[in-house]
Amino acid sequence: MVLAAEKNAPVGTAARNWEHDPVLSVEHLTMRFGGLVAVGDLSFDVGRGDITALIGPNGAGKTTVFNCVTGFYKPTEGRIIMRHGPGRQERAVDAVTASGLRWMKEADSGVFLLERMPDHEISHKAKVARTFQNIRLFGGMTLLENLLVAQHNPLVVASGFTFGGIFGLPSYRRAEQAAIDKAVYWLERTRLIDRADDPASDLPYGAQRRLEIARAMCTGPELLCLDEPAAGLNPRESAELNELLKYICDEHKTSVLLIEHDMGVVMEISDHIVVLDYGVKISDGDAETVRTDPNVIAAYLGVEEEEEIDVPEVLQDVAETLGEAEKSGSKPKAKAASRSSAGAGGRAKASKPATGTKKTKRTTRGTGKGDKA
Ligand SMILES: Nc1ncnc2c1ncn2[C@@H]1O[C@H](COP(=O)(O)OP(=O)(O)OP(=O)(O)O)[C@@H](O)[C@H]1O
Repeated sequence: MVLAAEKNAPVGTAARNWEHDPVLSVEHLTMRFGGLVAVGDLSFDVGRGDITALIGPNGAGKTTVFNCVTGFYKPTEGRIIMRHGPGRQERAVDAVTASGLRWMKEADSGVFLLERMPDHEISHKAKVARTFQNIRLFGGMTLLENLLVAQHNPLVVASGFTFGGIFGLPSYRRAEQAAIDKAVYWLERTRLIDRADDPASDLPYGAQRRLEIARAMCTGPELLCLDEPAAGLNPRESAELNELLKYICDEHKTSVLLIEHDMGVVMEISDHIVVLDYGVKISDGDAETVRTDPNVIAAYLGVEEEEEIDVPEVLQDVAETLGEAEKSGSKPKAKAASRSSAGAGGRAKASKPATGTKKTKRTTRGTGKGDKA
């Protein structure tokens, strides 16, 4: 097996695809929701053929970045460049930027400015596919139908936008068979072929996650964005997911950008990790660089922030709350509990070790989150 760090490495150097061959570049991205800066002046690259992980504590801005990349949000500021074909293609990028166009395509290459494009063009033209933190399948449709719906665009074109399909023209029948073949291929790859005719909602959770990935792959993406693909999976399912993602990268040359809290998954499969905290990049590099970065450790443990609370103060709050509750004969309310859970971060899944530190961080982020994609 090819080690992640060796993949595509020029002889004698470590592989850093994101530096010399980025499929995606996020440049000075800012996303504001009213007064809240969810992402502030963020820049990073995603290497072609790499698995890149976007990590950070809860509320760090990861999903907001995904929503900007996939067109669910229009960024307040910044440029998001998607590239087909090798290299940075700087002249093409400058030309599209200056022209006011959304994209420019040549034979095997293309440059797409995603912040200018509506979401359907981002998936169809720029070939960026995504899955969601909350699974979004068509529950009443079979697995096969879910994968055919994902191939709606080529089928509509092949049908001549209606009549070819109605009259069953040979070109449409060929396109339809190709769509079925592709769906069957991905059902096999995701080990779901035996359930092809079952409704998607009948699948167990882990299988639904695989079906989402299969559906995204049916669109033939250059970049696959996965929002917490390992959430809710057991260790065996997580290991299978790792294999599937490596397969997608190695065999299909699809680049993967994933948000993930499961550090086992992230550290094992990622070529490149970008760490956010409070919408700002705090670390960027390979797994070893990030794992040992003091900024990352501090962010995950919730220390060294501008606003801190003393543990004795929290304990006093607890004592007061319990005292009040005893007097009134009621159950203690969550006043102190909520404070202390905020202090524990309320943020990352990475467990906070029981340290003897005197201070603990208070999470002060806005909570006015709207519907989360
Ligand atoms: N549509 C929205 N309207 C207002 N605020 C929002 C919106 N979407 C996100 N936010 C805020 O932006 C910040 C970043 O949220 P985001 O969901 O991007 O973080 P995250 O890193 O993905 O968190 P998690 O790991 O919990 O999914 C949070 O403070 C959140 O409340």
